[in-house]
Amino acid sequence: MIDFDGDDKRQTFFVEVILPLAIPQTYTYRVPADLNDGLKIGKRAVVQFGKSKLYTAIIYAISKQAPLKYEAKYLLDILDDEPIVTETQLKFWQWIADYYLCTIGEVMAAALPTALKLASETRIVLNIAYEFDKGQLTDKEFLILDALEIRNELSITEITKILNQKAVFPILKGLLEKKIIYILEDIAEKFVPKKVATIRLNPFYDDKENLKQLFEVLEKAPKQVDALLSFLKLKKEKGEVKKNALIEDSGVSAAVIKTLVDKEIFMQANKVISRFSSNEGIIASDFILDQPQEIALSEIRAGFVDKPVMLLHGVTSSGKTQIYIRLIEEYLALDKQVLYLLPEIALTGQMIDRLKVYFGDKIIVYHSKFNDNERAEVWQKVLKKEVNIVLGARSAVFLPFVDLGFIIVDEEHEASFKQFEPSPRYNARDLAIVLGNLMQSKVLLGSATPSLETYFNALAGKYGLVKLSGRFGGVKLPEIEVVNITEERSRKLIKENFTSVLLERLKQTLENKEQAILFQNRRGYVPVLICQTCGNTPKCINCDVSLTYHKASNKLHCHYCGYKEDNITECPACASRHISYKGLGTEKIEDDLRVILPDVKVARMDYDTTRNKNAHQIILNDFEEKKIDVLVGTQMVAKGLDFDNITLIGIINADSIIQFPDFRAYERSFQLLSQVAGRAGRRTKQGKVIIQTYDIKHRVIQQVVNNDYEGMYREELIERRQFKYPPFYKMIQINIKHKDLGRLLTISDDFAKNLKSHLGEMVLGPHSPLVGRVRNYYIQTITVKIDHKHQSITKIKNLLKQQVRDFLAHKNNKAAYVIMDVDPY
Ligand SMILES: Nc1ncnc2c1ncn2[C@@H]1O[C@H](COP(=O)(O)OP(=O)(O)OP(=O)(O)O)[C@@H](O)[C@H]1O
Ligand SMILES: [Zn+2]
Repeated sequence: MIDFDGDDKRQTFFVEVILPLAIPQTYTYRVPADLNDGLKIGKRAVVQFGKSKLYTAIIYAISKQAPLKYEAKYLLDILDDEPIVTETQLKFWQWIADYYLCTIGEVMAAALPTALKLASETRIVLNIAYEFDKGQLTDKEFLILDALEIRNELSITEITKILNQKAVFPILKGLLEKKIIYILEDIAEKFVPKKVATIRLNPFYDDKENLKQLFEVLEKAPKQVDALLSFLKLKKEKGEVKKNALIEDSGVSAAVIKTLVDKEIFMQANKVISRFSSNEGIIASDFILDQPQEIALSEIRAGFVDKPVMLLHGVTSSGKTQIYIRLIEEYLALDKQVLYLLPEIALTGQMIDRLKVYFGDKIIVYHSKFNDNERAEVWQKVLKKEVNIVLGARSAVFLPFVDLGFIIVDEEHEASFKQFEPSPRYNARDLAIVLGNLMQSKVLLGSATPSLETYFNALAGKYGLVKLSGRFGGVKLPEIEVVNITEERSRKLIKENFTSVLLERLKQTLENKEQAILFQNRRGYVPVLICQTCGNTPKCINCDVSLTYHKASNKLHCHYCGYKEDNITECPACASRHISYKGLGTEKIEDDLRVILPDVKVARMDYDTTRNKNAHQIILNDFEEKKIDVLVGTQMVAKGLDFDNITLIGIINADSIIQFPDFRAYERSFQLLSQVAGRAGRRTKQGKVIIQTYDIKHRVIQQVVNNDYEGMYREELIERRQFKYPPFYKMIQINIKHKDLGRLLTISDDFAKNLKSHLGEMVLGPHSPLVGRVRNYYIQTITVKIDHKHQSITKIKNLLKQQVRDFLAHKNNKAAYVIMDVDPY
């Protein structure tokens, strides 16, 4: 902090600021004397950068020293009364930039909600839902709103022109805070709470006489009478009547109900409900941990005395969540903040309902699909400590906690904690540990199938380790049966892709009125079309991948860039009409099942069926309400689902997961198969899992069957050491992209040669990745493997940064892109 005593007020100050851009360094601006008083690290300053663009930047440092190499411009304004970023966060950002080889500006861009980092290009819209008194607005605010009413949306540059002044940010900040305007985002999918239709009787008929007359009037419409009788019955039994329940109980159609609504006899309302409104599946707040949970809890507590990070390795459905709840309560009692990270946005919806029962308004959700004003609001609440618990997906690690006591990383092994695009390419689990370290908070990693790295660290004593080896309530882990596809095929027992074993079991499950999940890790109908005459396969025009046939659209889709074209009946290369299909997607399984078991209610959950708002929730809801018997899906069905009526899991083809060409394939397959299997038989009955495969003896399959995590861990570790992979070696991947393949090959070769001259054998490549061209850019990958016990990572990273900078500065490489990915996974 600066000492403003004496003459300081008239002194000249300079601030070093972070701009939300991928520029390599911070910039220094000169502070107009009248803003000296407001200077503080972590506040936003409005600055001009480049020719005419305005940005909000974060003040990173304050000094009396003018920059040496350039003349500092004046900063234009300071936006905040109090810092919106803490000094600990700034340290955290710097750490991320150094570790992940990106700029601190990129970290800022990822961390701050858009509403807090206004820039010239930011687009503003009017909040139509907001009613305000125009008389209360200033002239300038009025001008902006007037223009917005005509134009719908405006960029900040346009607003600058309308007001004919540069200083518009403070005005916009005020309007944003008053929720009169919004930031326009391109995220189409917003978080919307789940609603359910309820029916009430027009209060007019509360009067007995009126009701009696109503029945007389309706005499000629027996269905309407049925609906009315049913309504009265349900009302008496349940208090509140849901439209669905009414339709089911009365046996009338939705049209009949609509008629009654139109006649103003019934009144329909859409009520916002939580997913578990029935309280089914939620245990009361005074729940008691069973003995194994109790022991695990005290081991975690004891572990935290001298270990900041603990791993809770508990089998699926062992009751890890209830242990988290107990621990959260303890940190709340100490008035600390808690961060609860989940790997997927879709899971936050389910978990929040579960946690609200215990924590009510003390808990809040945060993730990137929230609208931006809401995110900015959560930011402020966390900063002011108005909220104690945040449940969020990976971006929640960036929130400005002030007094963080405890972090939970649930399903810590999940690959979705890693951000791939854009930079910073961070892993939120790893960042949680760094943040915990900076804030002196305890970190609990939880998983039924920990990542190899985490388990390695736990066994090495770096993290504490606590185990829960049985399911809650003594329910047995599901029984896993492996079925040999080859054998069933030779005995002609297979129908489409269902072995007789799976079909038999499926029928039995349905007879028992229980539910099943069928898992296949590819979407679409069939992934590959091959011409039997010439061997040609339709490929994407932008990417080096074959197109997947989707029956619903009758088109061929690219899963990398979204390109679509009409399905073919003859080969575009040789005009042959003999096209054969290879591979198998979720869409086909759903289709086949409908043919084989026509009465069964099937639904599908994959990327294609969950693109719309709330689609994910709606499917899960229907499944929970037993409107669906069988759910077919990709990995989306593997995660976190906790339903009591699922007794059968079918894995259609395990080989397609195991054969994936990646050093993590076995680890990932073990995790995925165990997690999918873990959805079965969670509450009372033991579940059954059927794995179909060509390779019944495969070691991963055997390890899954025997629930042998340790075995998988030991064998994998041997290979990782031998072939120089994590956790023994650190990996940094350098992807070079160019539209011209010839150029790319030359320049990436040169780049690698240069690197090798410094780092020798550590450098591998260049080579083409699995998909060598995406969206018209060819890609070459160079991998650096670092023996971090014996080599300085910092030195190597600095060298890489320098090499990339030199490379990009070269005139021949102007059209190339270089992406560095640390811990690429
Ligand atoms: N102490 C308890 N009292 C009552 N019910 C409990 C208790 N602990 C767990 N359960 C119930 O057991 C089931 C499994 O618990 P939970 O979902 O916490 O398991 P988990 O270990 O997180 O599983 P997964 O790793 O598969 O997500 C849940 O339905 C939960 O409500
Ligand atoms: Zn494509």
